[in-house]
Amino acid sequence: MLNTNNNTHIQKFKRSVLIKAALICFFIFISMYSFADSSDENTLLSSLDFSKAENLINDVRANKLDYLINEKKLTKAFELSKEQRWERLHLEAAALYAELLFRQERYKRLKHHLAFYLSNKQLTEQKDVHLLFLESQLKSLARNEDPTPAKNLAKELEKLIPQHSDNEKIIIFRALAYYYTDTDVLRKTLNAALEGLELALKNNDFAAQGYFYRKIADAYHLLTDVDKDKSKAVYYAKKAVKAYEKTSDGLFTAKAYWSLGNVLLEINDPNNALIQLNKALSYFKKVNMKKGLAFAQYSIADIQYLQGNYNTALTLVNQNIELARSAGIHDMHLASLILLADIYIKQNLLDKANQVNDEVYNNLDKFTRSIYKARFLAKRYELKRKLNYIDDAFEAIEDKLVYTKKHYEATSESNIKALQIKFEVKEREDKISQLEFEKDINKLQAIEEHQQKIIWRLSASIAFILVLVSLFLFYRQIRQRKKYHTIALTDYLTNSLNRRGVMQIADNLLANKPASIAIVDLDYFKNINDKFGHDTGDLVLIKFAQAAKDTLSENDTFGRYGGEEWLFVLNTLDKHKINDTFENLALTLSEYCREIEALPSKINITFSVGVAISNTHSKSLDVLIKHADQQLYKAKENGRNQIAIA
Ligand SMILES: Nc1nc2c(ncn2[C@@H]2O[C@H](COP(=O)(O)OP(=O)(O)OP(=O)(O)O)[C@@H](O)[C@H]2O)c(=O)[nH]1
Repeated sequence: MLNTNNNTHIQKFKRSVLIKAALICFFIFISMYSFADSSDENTLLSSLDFSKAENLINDVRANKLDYLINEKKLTKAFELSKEQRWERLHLEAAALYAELLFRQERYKRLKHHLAFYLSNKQLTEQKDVHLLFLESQLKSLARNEDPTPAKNLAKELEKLIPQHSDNEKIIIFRALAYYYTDTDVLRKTLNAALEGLELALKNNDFAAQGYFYRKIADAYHLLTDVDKDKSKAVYYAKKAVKAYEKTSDGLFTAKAYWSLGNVLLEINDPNNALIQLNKALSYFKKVNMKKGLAFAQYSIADIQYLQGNYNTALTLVNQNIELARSAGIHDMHLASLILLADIYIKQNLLDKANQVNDEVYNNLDKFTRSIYKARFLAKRYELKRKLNYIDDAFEAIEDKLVYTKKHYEATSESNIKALQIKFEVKEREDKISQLEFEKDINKLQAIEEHQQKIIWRLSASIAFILVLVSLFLFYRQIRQRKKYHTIALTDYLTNSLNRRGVMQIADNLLANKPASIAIVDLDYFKNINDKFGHDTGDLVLIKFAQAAKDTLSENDTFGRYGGEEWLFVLNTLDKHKINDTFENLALTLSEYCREIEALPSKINITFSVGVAISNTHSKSLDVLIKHADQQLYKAKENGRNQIAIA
């Protein structure tokens, strides 16, 4: 027994040592990891110079970078610009830092920050930055118990509107839309948001468009219970999501999805609502926004409740109660408690529901909006009636009437005025649709112009290619024509001019100046063919052409007139020169023919020549040829191997 006990103790000890070792390893790993992470961040931050800081600030301001995700970098830029006394940049960084503090809900810090910078005299020189500070100031003052300072600042900002540029006006309308939503003056929210939206659309400012679309959606969502207005809320909430998706503002994109999810929930489209709320949830997680998580999770729990999944809804809502309580989000804490009570009612746990309901009732003052109080009191009335607590039920219904009245007072000063404002709102909405329509038209026009440009460029390229191809074909045709022309005028065997070629040149020459025409005929050529074969005869003809090419001067020309007959056009009228030319040719021919192996060396190839000189007879080629032919006949008659000149 004792032994068994000892063993158990040893085992327990071993296990605890193992667990401790594992824990130590885990902590070492975690601290190494976070150290590596922060050292990375530090190197990055320490390398921030003026232009990097400026770029960072511009990007955050243009919503190309998220405030919360880039919290450390933005803080560093704010501190560094102060240290380095980059005054203009520092004021801008300080304005963005104020927004960061607001998003982080560090309200106390924000209050001091604003008090310090709003007293800076240089701030008024940077109008837009000054307005950013005033926007933060209004949001900060709206949280005060005393409503007067915020009210005064809102009035002041309203007065400032006309003297500012469009971009600056957007900041003012953004601030006013926030303030009026926060103070439940929803019609004014609608007005400010519509005015702001008009400018944001003009300026292609997507973040501002998203902001105003969402404010309009929220206003329609809360303003009335009319279904038509709810469908408008859906319409604007969808637009808000689309606009924010074009920015990198994670927090506001999350909020836009959350708004859309909620309004879909209200028009009884829980499936789509769930899709949007899950998107909101993932964005809230991305920027690590607890409050947002609580809001999104609440709505998801609400959907589970509506779909009858009470156990899932119960788990989610209990988690949310804790989350909202620890983050100090009163509205959400109370809303989650109300949902918890609703679930208990469905599960027939009426006592539990009653308990939770009383807890909410005791904290009624923590609700920010009268409409929330009124809606809760309606539920309380129902529950108390069910439980037969008549006094509580009547008290609840009386209170509900008070808060409903308050809500309507806050949202509509008088019915007539409300109608009038609705008309104004409608008019402005039409203007915005017109603006959006014009934008679409412009976009289409731009696309069409772009397409037209492409078509033009394409046509020009095709035309250019066609011109190139045509030029190439034209050039090729000319070359081919030249080639065919040359072929047509060339003797295929000897590669000298043929009859037509040489006659053409002779004609042209004689048209300009006098010349001598000679007909040359190889002697006893038939014998060569007969004795040594046709191929040898061909070779003799080739050698003759070569000899003629090498002997004649540049100005003389010759061609094969037919068979073994040649026509010579000599650019001289001098008989001696003509004689010399043919004597030289005879010598060269003998020499070249010696190269023909099939021809015995004793065989001497000779020719006879008949010449007609143009100035003594006629200028006509035909006549000259006729005379030359006659002279050739004479030369042959006289024994061959000689020249006869007319
Ligand atoms: N090998 C060869 N023979 C050719 C060609 N054209 C014509 N002949 C020959 O040339 C010979 C010409 O013979 P003839 O007109 O009798 O004249 P010849 O034999 O030269 O005698 P004479 O002119 O009287 O000196 C013929 O046998 C033709 O066949 C050719 O392209 N190649």
